[in-house]
Amino acid sequence: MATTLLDSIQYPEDFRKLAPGQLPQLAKELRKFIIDIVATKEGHLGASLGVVELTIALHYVFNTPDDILVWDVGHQAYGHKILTGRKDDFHTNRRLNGISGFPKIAESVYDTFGVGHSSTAISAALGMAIAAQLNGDSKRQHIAVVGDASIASGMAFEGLNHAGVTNTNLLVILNDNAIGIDPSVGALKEYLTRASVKKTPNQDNIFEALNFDYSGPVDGHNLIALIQELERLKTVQGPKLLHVITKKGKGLRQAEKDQVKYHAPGKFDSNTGELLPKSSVLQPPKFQDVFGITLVELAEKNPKIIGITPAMPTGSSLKLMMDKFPQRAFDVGIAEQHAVTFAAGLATQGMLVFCNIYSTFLQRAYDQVIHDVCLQKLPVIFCLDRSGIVGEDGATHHGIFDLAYLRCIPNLIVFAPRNEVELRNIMYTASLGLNLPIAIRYPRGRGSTIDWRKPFTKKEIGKGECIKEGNNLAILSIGTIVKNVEKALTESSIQEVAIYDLGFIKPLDEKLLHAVFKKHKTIITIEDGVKSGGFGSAILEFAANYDYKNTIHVAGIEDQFPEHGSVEELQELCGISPIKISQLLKKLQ
Ligand SMILES: Cc1ncc(C[n+]2csc(CCOP(=O)(O)OP(=O)(O)O)c2C)c(N)n1
Ligand SMILES: CC(=O)[C@@H](O)[C@H](O)COP(=O)(O)O
Ligand SMILES: [Mg+2]
Repeated sequence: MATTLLDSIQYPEDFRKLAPGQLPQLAKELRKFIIDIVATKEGHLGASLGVVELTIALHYVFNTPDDILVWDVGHQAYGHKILTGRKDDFHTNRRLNGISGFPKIAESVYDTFGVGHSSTAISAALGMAIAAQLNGDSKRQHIAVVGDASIASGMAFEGLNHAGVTNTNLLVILNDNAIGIDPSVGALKEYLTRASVKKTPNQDNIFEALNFDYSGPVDGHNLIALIQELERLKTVQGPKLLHVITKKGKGLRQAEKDQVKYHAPGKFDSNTGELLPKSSVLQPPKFQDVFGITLVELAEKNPKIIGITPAMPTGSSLKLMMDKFPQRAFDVGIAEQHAVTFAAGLATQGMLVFCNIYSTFLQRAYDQVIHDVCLQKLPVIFCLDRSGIVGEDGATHHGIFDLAYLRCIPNLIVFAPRNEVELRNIMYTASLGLNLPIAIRYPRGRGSTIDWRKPFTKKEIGKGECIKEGNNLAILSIGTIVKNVEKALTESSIQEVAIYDLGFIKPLDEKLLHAVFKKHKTIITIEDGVKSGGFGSAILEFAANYDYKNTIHVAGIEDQFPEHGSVEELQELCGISPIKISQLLKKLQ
């Protein structure tokens, strides 16, 4: 028996029957549903709370899924999922074999385009709109919901620039809450602030200059006003942009107050909003903290050091340097391509640039890494956080391609520290000035070393090391995955296995490898990354180049997109967990 309005709703047609005056009650219940479930199951909170009314209004006015709705990034689509047939499954959000934390075509007809990386919605929706025209369907509506930080990204402008010269049925909803994960930055943010403060469109309306029918700003929490404006826009032909003002975290006091923390707060008390304490046991620091603290230490000693992040100051901990040296640390917004070439420009002038970009987001700036940095041998220091399997963010966010996509670029050093001390030492070494660019990749989350604040020691570029002697088979490891190897050895009776940490996938330590291939008949390579073109491939190429006949087994991620789940679950599925490694050792020894 339905006790609340939301209980009686599975799909949009269930609430399209309601009078607009009943919708605020639905919004109240939906907001509570999101708070209650994210409080225990975790996930992205603030953005979804901010678009509860907008989500209801869009599905109420437009005939989804026949009318096409594309969410940009998609971290704000929890309400969308709950109102489109997934309320009863929503407790599996971001869990292994559960629903994805982002819209996904395979998951629902209402998820019209897979998202996770920002600023794709306009291009995707425009593609669908042009297709509708070509197929003679002049009725179908196409809506892209884009945030104020995402619309400032280059790709979004490319979509606007194209849409502006079409007469497609495209409605861009600019969801303006003046924040990304961290406060939004840049001239467009300042323009939007002026526009939203004035409550009337500026004379210098950027969107009208691009031939968009601009309307707003509208209060994004006023359902009646939203519905009225959306109904009007349904009748307007050609590209339109509705500027909506919302508040990230709306409806939960702490989430409104600390919007950065409550972007993805972890577990919290759904009644009070207070965060639940994490483990009180002394833990190793997160890699991101070691990066941020170390960069400040280095920057204090060297005025040439610059820090750059594309919109992830808190997530990367570059915020520590931004707070201490605001003149030398830059949040460039969601602009990975600009971040890389901006770094290259600085490097031409002798600046020592630490460009911190999540591994998965660097994929967006691949040409800039090749064309602007490596081809010109500009010694930019790329710090790739979130490399390897990242866990619940899933297939769109795993940083599993970087070893492969970087190893093939000439003039680039590629290093994976196995712990926080190694991260600090490579950062220190890079700060002394290298004559080539370097990419340093490290994983999301905690490291392994409690006592990490050691004095810096300079690392020899291209040099690997033996971290455990043994006369039986040898394991060649790169980066932090060696933790799983060491666990595998302690959990199994297998001794006499040698472990080597190559550290550098490029340049390879060929001197060490010759010694390994001469000493060990059977060799296992292991990486937290794709096998195709990754570390194992590099070792196979080495063996082929020198005509070694050793038995080589490559452990890594097969030709697939690992889904979402815990890091441990996904590493198990990919065959690089401690248990899988010990099973492999038993089989091969
Ligand atoms: C290419 C890319 N870079 C960075 C991110 C990380 N990220 C996720 S959400 C977000 C902020 C989005 O802000 P906005 O577009 O204003 O949407 P809101 O969260 O305010 O709804 C960022 C930077 C991403 N998803 N994709
Ligand atoms: C939605 C999005 O892309 C970001 O919020 C991302 O999920 C951040 O990842 P971390 O939580 O690893 O910083
Ligand atoms: Mg925003």
